[in-house]
Amino acid sequence: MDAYDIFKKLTKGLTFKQRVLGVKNNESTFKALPVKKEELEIKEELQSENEEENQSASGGSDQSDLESGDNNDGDLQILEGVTVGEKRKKKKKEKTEDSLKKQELAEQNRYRNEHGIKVVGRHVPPALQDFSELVARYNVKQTLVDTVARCGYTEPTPVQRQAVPCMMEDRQILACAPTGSGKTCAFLVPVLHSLGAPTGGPRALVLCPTRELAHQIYREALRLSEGTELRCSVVRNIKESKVKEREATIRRSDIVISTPNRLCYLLNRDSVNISLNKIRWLIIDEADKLFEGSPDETSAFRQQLEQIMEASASRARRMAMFSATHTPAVAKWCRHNMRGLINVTVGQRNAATNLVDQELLYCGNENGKLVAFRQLVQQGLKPPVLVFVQSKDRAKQLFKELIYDGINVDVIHADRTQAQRDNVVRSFRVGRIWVLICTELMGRGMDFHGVNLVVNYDFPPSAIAYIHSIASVMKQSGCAVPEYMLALKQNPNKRKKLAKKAPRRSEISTILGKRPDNREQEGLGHGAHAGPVRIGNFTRTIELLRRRKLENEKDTKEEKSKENGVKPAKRRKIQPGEQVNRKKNKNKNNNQKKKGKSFKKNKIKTVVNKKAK
Ligand SMILES: Nc1ncnc2c1ncn2[C@@H]1O[C@H](COP(=O)(O)OP(=O)(O)OP(=O)(O)O)[C@@H](O)[C@H]1O
Repeated sequence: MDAYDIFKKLTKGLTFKQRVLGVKNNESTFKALPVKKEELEIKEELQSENEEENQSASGGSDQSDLESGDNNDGDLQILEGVTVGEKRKKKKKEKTEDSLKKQELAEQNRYRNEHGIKVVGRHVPPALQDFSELVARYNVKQTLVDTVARCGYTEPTPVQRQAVPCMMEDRQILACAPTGSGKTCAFLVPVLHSLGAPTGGPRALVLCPTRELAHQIYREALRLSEGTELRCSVVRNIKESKVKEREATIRRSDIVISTPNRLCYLLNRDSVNISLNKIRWLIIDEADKLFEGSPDETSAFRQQLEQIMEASASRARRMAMFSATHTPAVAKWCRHNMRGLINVTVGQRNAATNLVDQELLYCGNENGKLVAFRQLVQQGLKPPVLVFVQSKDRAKQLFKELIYDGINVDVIHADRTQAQRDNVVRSFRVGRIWVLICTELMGRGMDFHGVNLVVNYDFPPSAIAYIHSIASVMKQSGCAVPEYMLALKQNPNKRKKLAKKAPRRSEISTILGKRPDNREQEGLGHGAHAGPVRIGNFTRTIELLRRRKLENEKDTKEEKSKENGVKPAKRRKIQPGEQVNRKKNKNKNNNQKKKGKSFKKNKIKTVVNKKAK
């Protein structure tokens, strides 16, 4: 094939205005019409296709002739400065790179699917296959990788596989992964790597909703930072006398873990001087919990976060949010405040884990729940058992009910002191307490090993927790859910209301007078009977236990008095006809007077009593 043939092939489809010159030095010279860029691209595409056909037909010899184009004489000039040969080579190279990229991407997606990872964002780094890969890929120190292995983490969990490389590449992320999926290590490893050696002053800040969780993260940070010089600290209680001590601790730490409340309390003190302007990583753990509540700017956490962000504002600062559920409020905040965001989701969004057997128990109403729980106890509970309730008041009520059931039960809620809470958590961990009642907030993110049963006594007040979605979510995770539960319909307005605010529930009590009313049905709606329930044996058992307890207390009092040689005070018998002048009666009479009831009526009652005696 000579140059003219090649020229003919390459210019196939081109329109030439005129033949400018006839023959010059035995060569035809043509001037092509100005070609639009798009047309040129289409033509080049066609040309390269032709070339490929040619190559396969001729074994590639012609192609190689053309491509060995160091010699510019062989290249055909169509537009000024652009030669077909060069352009084609570039295009071919790009094409090969593109197809390689596509292949890599497909491979990555397959790998992510295998691990239940979904990503949304631009230029998402490939997922991690192994912790040891970090050394070659990100220059992570071998000591850090060894420490991770010493913690028993032989291979990364799905959230670690994707969140770690993202953070290693300084990308801001919102990672949603089921509870217990190793999110703490997912952010601590990149943070420890990026901080390197201590430079003085905090450079990473971890915010979480509860003190207990802060301590748990702190313990994990201590474990993973072993072998590094980095100092981690948790902001402990901030009594007036401790403020200066806390300030000093923060100032000499590299990684600070705190609840937003405590940190803002310190930041707002005039006497305290804490600088956050060196912060490289601001991590928010259990973000869904922290953002819960009012979606406007007035929510306490949003204001605190704003203050912390202002105090730590710098070009180098990156943020990472970790959460067990995906909530629109968090997603929206991240979209608006985190540039180049990557969303990492592990498993089905807001799905129940399929590693745990789950059961939905229809209890009818509030008292039915207590009955059902006691039935569970009677059948034999295998401790440790965690029970979640909606509020601290309900936690106290349930505790009061269960304490007489002869099981080792305790409770943690915000009204208990830190020492009490720590003590209870410790006792639960070592098995001294079998059943631990806690509010959803208190139990958030707490990592208790070997918990045998988790009872969601009250559904949490979020939309995701609404009965119908719970049923569907559980079904998705492979649990048996009765069809009638899936078929339950709900008024959309009621559903919206429930999503915003927790339902009002009746008191947890076996006292028969305290019965639930219609309003307090928990969205179970149709068919849930609102009337009184038969508590029967349980009430009697509890009453007996109560009486027995009182009698025991009385006996011990008497025994103690005997031991001390003090006679127990005897109640004086009221003589028939004697005027009873108890303060209680006086108040009662006054109340009755106020209510317009006659005093006489009460007198008659006394007479009746006298007669009876
Ligand atoms: N790669 C790993 N291999 C084995 N165990 C791991 C790994 N990463 C973390 N763990 C362990 O898994 C447990 C749960 O981890 P972690 O508390 O970080 O989960 P989480 O996702 O933060 O849970 P939550 O949402 O409840 O806070 C911990 O005991 C931790 O030591």
